[in-house]
Amino acid sequence: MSTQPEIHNPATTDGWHGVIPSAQFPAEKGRYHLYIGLFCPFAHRANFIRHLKGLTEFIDVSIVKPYPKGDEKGWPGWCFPKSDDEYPGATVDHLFGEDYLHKIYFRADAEYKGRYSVPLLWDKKTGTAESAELLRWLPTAFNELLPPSLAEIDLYPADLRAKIDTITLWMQSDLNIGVYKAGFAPSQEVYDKNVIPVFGALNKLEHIIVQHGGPFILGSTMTELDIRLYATLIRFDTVYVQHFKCNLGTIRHDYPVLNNWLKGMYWDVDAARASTDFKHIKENYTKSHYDINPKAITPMGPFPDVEEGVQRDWKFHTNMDFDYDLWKFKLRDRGLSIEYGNASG
Ligand SMILES: N[C@@H](CCC(=O)N[C@@H](CS)C(=O)NCC(=O)O)C(=O)O
Repeated sequence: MSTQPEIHNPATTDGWHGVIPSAQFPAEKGRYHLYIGLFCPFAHRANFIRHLKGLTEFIDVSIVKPYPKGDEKGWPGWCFPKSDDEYPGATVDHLFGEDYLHKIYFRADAEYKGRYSVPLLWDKKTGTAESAELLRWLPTAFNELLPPSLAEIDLYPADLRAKIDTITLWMQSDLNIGVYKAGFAPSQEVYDKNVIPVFGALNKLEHIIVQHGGPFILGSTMTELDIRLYATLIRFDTVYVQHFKCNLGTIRHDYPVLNNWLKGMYWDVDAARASTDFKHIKENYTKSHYDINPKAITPMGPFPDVEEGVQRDWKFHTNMDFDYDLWKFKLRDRGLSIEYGNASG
């Protein structure tokens, strides 16, 4: 019997659990193809890493259109443009010339029962697809083929792992997914319950960045936390505030530290800017969520998408007498009882 772990259980909703590099999936230039949407924060994580680690030469991409997403029920999901000129930044399916993304899932498993989501990594040699969390292993997957300057970029350094794991737990549930829980809430009660932890998590992060002295969340080293947070916060003022009704505050007006962190990521980290497309982001949410925004009108603002003027002297922030309680009071003034999130850490 094979000792290989199950890659994907056919005819199920199960994703693919392979990891590069491994015996089955070695690191090879040109072997893997990444399907993404520039709008999606989860695909954004993978594309950010692709740029940061110089993997654009190793993994080519096809990029779905931000909208429409299938019919009014979203079926059958994301599609490719007919030509690379149809929607700037979106591409045809470079591998198979398919019209819809779900057809790629069915190429891997004709009985596939799961979601048709981006990101999706395709292995050209085995004809297998991958749709699980890439963030943990993609940053190191091709290290053996990279020059030292890129191989040594370590987003999950041993001395910071405990902190990264603790923060990831509540940040993912309260903020990265939290905005979706608030935005897709089917009732007032569900919305009320879910919007509070979003701001609890922002409050905690505001404090954590000050404690560690910037410019990254845990100090001088960029970690995978910065990539997780970037993919969410670059969409926050632009989309989540109005479209997902996460409007207890904005990053630019209520979170000076997070705003400076965000500006630093956008203007100083090439991979962040190169992987960000505001047109795709804004038009996807506002033109593909038919139930939330039936007229599909995309708001013009905010302007600018991200502010300029990074304060690179972080002493400016760390010397600020940070009033932790201020954040509590601000929200209490609005009749809300909110501490620093509803999770540990
Ligand atoms: N398993 C994926 C899920 C990513 C995901 O939820 N992508 C959304 C776009 S932001 C999607 O493609 N949804 C399509 C669908 O579920 O029909 C991950 O976390 O990497």
